[in-house]
Amino acid sequence: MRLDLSLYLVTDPRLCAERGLVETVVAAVRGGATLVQLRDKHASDGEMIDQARRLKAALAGSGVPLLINDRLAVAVESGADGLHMGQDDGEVAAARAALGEGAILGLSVQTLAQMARVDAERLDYLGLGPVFATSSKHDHAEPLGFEGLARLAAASPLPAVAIGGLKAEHADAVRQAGVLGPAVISAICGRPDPEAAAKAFAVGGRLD
Ligand SMILES: Cc1ncc(COP(=O)(O)OP(=O)(O)O)c(N)n1
Ligand SMILES: Cc1nc(C(=O)O)sc1CCOP(=O)(O)O
Ligand SMILES: [Mg+2]
Repeated sequence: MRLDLSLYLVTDPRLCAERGLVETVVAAVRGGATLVQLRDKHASDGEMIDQARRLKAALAGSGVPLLINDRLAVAVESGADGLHMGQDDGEVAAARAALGEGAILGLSVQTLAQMARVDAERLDYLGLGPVFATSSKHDHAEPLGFEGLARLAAASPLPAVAIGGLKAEHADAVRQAGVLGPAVISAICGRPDPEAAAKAFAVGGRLD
């Protein structure tokens, strides 16, 4: 499936709870989200496989791929379009071997030292962050700010997104820093109208 990093929605079950996961994601895609990651730190593998299958069905025909956070076995078993891995989420080579060449595989990078070790042959994109401190990830690294983000993006051998504390008004600045788009949890999932919230990112923070 085609990888478009313009606006990457990462889900949070707690923030989606009221509206429901599927409805939140479908609304965000209507608003312009181009890629979706199922991220749930508390669900069992079985629950996550079930969520992933429901999301895949809801996204059918949209052209928007569904990736799984952290869990290779869930990505394989659910028929998702790929996996997002962090620095401590296993071996990139093993994930690529299990998922196959057609899957989308992303990796988080927080430092230039990590960037120097990126396996560009086996990965498709990088997630650079956090740009700002965020309560959506309690164990996040030291915030990069826009300057740190620009330094990482300039060193990246792969297309990248920025993540961490991003709001619609930051969309232009992160793109100017050298990534293809923002990756967002709370500023879309946590909003009463996820469609309008996603639209605001697509137009660089302006709702017009
Ligand atoms: C697009 C994107 N970028 C970075 C991350 C963070 O991944 P990781 O460092 O493994 O942290 P967790 O998300 O697993 O807490 C991401 N999920 N997505
Ligand atoms: C999932 C995640 N990864 C990060 C990283 O720095 O790698 S920051 C983060 C949370 C992003 O959520 P919000 O958009 O609500 O700030
Ligand atoms: Mg992870």
